[in-house]
Amino acid sequence: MKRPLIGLTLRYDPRDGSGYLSSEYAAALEAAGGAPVHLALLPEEEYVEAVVERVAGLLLPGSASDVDPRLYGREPHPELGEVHEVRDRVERLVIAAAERRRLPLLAICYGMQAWNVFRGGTLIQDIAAEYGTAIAHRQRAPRGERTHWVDLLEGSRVALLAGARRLWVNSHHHQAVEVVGEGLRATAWAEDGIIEAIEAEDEDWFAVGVQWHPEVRWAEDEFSRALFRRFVQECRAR
Ligand SMILES: N[C@@H](CCC(=O)NCCCC(=O)O)C(=O)O
Repeated sequence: MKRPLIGLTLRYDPRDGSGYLSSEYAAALEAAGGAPVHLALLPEEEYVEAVVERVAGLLLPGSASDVDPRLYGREPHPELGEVHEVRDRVERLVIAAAERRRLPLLAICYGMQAWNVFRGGTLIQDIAAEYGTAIAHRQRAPRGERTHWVDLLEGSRVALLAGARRLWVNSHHHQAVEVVGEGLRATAWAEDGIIEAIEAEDEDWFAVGVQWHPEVRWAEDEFSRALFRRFVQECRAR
């Protein structure tokens, strides 16, 4: 069966300007039948269009950086983390190109936040400072461990994939979706009310964002495997 090409954006290393990404993302896509290809960190519209024209879907991965709050009309909060302008610019070009084509989209952590901001939504710049909660959304437990529950909206794409109303997930973020962007809906929440997943309201377009990291130890987790399989199926159907 032909493998669909699926584009992934890269994280930015400010020490030398390089792009990098955990191989877990590509491994999860490949195991699900996809052919992952990484986009260079080049915020050039002509380049991004040339690549997005040739792929069947896009995965927007996590980042060690925060989305520039000026992109959603806010001044930087004292607890804001690093902003990597080049990553923000590439992500917005990729999202725009994907949306014009209604390509299947899977947005993870930073990727979900960038997508929400692209759609006119806002972020909580620092959960601990601005929101206050007993849940450690930036978990101290090892990266691969899961540390809190998320409740899933009945009938949502994540709920249908989970075949359940809640999931036990890992958590590596200090920001979160605040106001959901236009044409998107929240589909999962932590017990403290923090939004943990979003999806496009358009029922005919597979576009999903999750705040946790399904690529981490994906082989051990049935929901993660189901999510990547379904995403790849949507890409193959393009
Ligand atoms: N600004 C965001 C970044 C969330 C994110 O993508 N975290 C991934 C870091 C963990 C890793 O992949 O190493 C936030 O902190 O909310």
